[in-house]
Amino acid sequence: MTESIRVIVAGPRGNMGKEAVHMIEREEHLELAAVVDHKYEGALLSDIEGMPNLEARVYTNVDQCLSEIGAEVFVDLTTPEIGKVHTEKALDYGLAPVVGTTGFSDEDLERLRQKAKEQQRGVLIVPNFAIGAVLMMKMSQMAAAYFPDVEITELHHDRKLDAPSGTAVKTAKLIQENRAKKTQGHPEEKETMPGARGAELDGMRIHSTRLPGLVAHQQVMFGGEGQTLTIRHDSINRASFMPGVKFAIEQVITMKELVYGLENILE
Ligand SMILES: NC(=O)C1=CN([C@@H]2O[C@H](COP(=O)(O)OP(=O)(O)OC[C@H]3O[C@@H](n4cnc5c(N)ncnc54)[C@H](OP(=O)(O)O)[C@@H]3O)[C@@H](O)[C@H]2O)C=CC1
Ligand SMILES: O=C(O)C1=N[C@H](C(=O)O)C[C@H](O)C1
Repeated sequence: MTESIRVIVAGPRGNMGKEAVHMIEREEHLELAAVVDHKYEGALLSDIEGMPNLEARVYTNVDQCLSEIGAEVFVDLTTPEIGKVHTEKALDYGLAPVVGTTGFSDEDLERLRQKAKEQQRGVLIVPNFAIGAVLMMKMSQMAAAYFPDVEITELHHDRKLDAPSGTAVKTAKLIQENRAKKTQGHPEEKETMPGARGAELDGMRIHSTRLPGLVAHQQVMFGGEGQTLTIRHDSINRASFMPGVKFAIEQVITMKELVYGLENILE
């Protein structure tokens, strides 16, 4: 019998964290070793309402958790500021991080890439765990070779901290690899209200919508002579992300470097 993979989850009471600890509970080859939260110090996960009946201890001090608990993988589902600190610390203690938290800068990614390289340790930074979203990004990248005019619109629930979303940033970067550089719209266009044309990367535009009732959605719209092409993905619940979280946990322990985006490890 193969040994189970021991996992620490940071942010277990959040929308994603809750879904992740339930997924780990269901999977026989995964074991929840502990959780990191900023509340409920010393409690067991099972003591907290809505959490699975698991005896994983809650730590509010990440260093204490990482030094006391033997685990292979650290899954971060918190906030951009906290997620960065957790990921570096997880690497310092020899764990392989799976980072679902979005809002990391290019500098953050580069610093983590360097650290992973030095330690020959796997790190998976995954802006979107949903397979449909990964395909939407790859298809958009493919279309960009033929349609340099593109506008990305991401739509999320109004509790989201970062804008644009990690998925939109990743999509723009993938498109950038295939798209001829071009400033879109009328060369003399003027915003009569600041921000009307959205964020800008290499002349393409990214728009962020925040509304209660939404979960996670993105539309990539291309325009050409006499035609448009729209590629859209909708996550209607957080269960959509869980096969990707499970896959990432299984894969990261076999890796020796930082990988940004699930598309790089899908067969
Ligand atoms: N990669 C992907 O596919 C996806 C990524 N995300 C990303 O994952 C992250 C979490 O999203 P979501 O679950 O919706 O957000 P939530 O706000 O629901 O969850 C975040 C959790 O982190 C907790 N938290 C805050 N500070 C700390 C800390 N210091 N230590 C431990 N836990 C802490 C919060 O607690 P409290 O509420 O008490 O402050 C909360 O329970 C976001 O960055 C989001 O963009 C989301 C969906 C999919
Ligand atoms: O905050 C969210 O909810 C989501 N965040 C990720 C992102 O920023 O792209 C992934 C998904 O869109 C849900």
